[in-house]
Amino acid sequence: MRMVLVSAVALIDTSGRVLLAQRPEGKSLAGLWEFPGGKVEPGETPEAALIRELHEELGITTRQGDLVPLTFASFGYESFHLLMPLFACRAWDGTPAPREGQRLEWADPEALTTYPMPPADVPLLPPLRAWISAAAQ
Ligand SMILES: Nc1nc2c([nH]c(=O)n2[C@@H]2O[C@H](COP(=O)(O)OP(=O)(O)OP(=O)(O)O)[C@@H](O)[C@H]2O)c(=O)[nH]1
Repeated sequence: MRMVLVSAVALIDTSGRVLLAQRPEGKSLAGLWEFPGGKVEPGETPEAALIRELHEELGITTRQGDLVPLTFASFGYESFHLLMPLFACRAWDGTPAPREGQRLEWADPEALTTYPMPPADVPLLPPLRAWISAAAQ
């Protein structure tokens, strides 16, 4: 089974909301809501891949020191196995804007489960919600 390494992030605003992006028509899993990020290129670290993807997809600048390892997904899709570290990030420069035709939404942590997501993402929600509520204490 081919292993695909994807780096993803929960961008968390000052109200504790999380940025979700909707996969555009024509892509695999179109219409589902996911965490911003993308495939790690050969020779790239997960952090560097994320910083690059966030600039390309959302036009924001993030720093490695602001990326906190949170949890990971390990999921067997039909044609590959996804290994996806999920970082949390609460500080960036710029305002996230859809640069690739995707819809963006800031979701309340309690509402995250109401967004249709790829199956790999579903187990990420409880640790994410716990992290956000602990960070708010
Ligand atoms: N960025 C991101 N990708 C995810 C998430 N959950 C999940 O299963 N994935 C999968 O991880 C891969 C990310 O690939 P990508 O975003 O860099 O590339 P892509 O849109 O061209 O994917 P594609 O080649 O499957 O169409 C996709 O297969 C996507 O379905 C998530 O929360 N965020």
